[in-house]
Amino acid sequence: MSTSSPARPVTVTVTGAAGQIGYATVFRAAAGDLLGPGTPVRLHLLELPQARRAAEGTALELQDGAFPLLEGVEVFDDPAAAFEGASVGLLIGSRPRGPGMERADLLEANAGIFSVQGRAINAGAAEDFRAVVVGNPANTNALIAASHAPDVPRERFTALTRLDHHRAVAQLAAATGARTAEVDGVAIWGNHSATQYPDLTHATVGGRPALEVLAAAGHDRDWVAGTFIPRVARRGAEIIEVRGGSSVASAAHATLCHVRDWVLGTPQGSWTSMAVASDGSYGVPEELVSSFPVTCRNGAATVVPGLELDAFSRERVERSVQELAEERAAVAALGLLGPRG
Ligand SMILES: NC(=O)c1ccc[n+]([C@@H]2O[C@H](COP(=O)([O-])OP(=O)(O)OC[C@H]3O[C@@H](n4cnc5c(N)ncnc54)[C@H](O)[C@@H]3O)[C@@H](O)[C@H]2O)c1
Ligand SMILES: O=C(O)C[C@H](O)C(=O)O
Repeated sequence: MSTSSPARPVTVTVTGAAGQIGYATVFRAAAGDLLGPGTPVRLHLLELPQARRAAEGTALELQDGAFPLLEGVEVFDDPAAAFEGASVGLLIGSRPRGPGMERADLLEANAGIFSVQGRAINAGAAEDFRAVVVGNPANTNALIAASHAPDVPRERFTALTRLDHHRAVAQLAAATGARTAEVDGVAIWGNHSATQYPDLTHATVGGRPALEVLAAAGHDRDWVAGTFIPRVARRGAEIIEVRGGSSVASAAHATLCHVRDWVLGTPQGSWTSMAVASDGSYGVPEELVSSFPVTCRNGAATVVPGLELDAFSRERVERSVQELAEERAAVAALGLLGPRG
């Protein structure tokens, strides 16, 4: 019998817990896919009052999973109570876009949610609180939440571009006939939107430069610009069109990977993509939450320094960052930015 004391449970608040991504996330979080097999979790499920009953049903099912790592589940419709004592926030709850909608259409509809939650986090979350925003437009929603939580370091509010990263890895593997495990060094820059820049210029396939491997497979730089980049950047819309609804299980998987790597670290010698509060690297203004290649150590994400960006890459990054600046200006004009601005 082990004599070591059990690890302290971590409180994880999941917003939109009765929604599709929430439902696909919480069972895996309870099974250890979020914080690893050594960390017990206590789940706080936050929903709108009208969906509270459905979240209570999810809580019943979580109980029925008899997960050894699950220390408890509570259901809330009050953000202040739901974030009390939370160390991790999975900010999923918001309206998804439907066929024909662009993410910008969601800006006003969803922005209000994140100001309220930012204030609740500021008031009651644990000192080590960190959040990933999944609800779209994710980067700007993270910015809004951070602006309303001036006592929480801004780098603790991130947004999900790990799904885009996975999409880029998978498309590169498919185009070169490689396994996804052979792909490394892909990066997503900018906004989680159609302007994002999935960058292959530092990527490798089986240890060889990806652009060389692609060229050998008959795919030149025009293919990258004209086929690969739009395929990845518009994959969300493709899923909506083909499935009849936005991505769910792949988004849940990416959310779990994002937090797990952030907390437990990225593999040695490798990076991932996360939307983080800019530190000014690569000319991205500090007041924006933008996707970058990052490494994670000791619970902190650091933008990979010193990557060479060619003229094409610079133009693509700037275009997406410009969109982020426009989104920020739009929410500022709506009065949705908090005291941190
Ligand atoms: N960043 C990404 O890669 C990515 C990928 C896929 C989907 N998304 C986004 O994730 C979000 C959720 O998608 P979904 O498919 O789960 O949607 P869904 O409609 O199935 O679920 C959303 C849930 O959020 C709840 N909700 C709404 N406002 C809330 C609030 N203020 N507090 C708590 N809960 C609230 C709703 O009641 C609903 O149950 C959407 O905005 C979607 O666009 C992002
Ligand atoms: O594109 C969407 O609206 C859903 C999601 O952000 C996605 O990328 O699948």
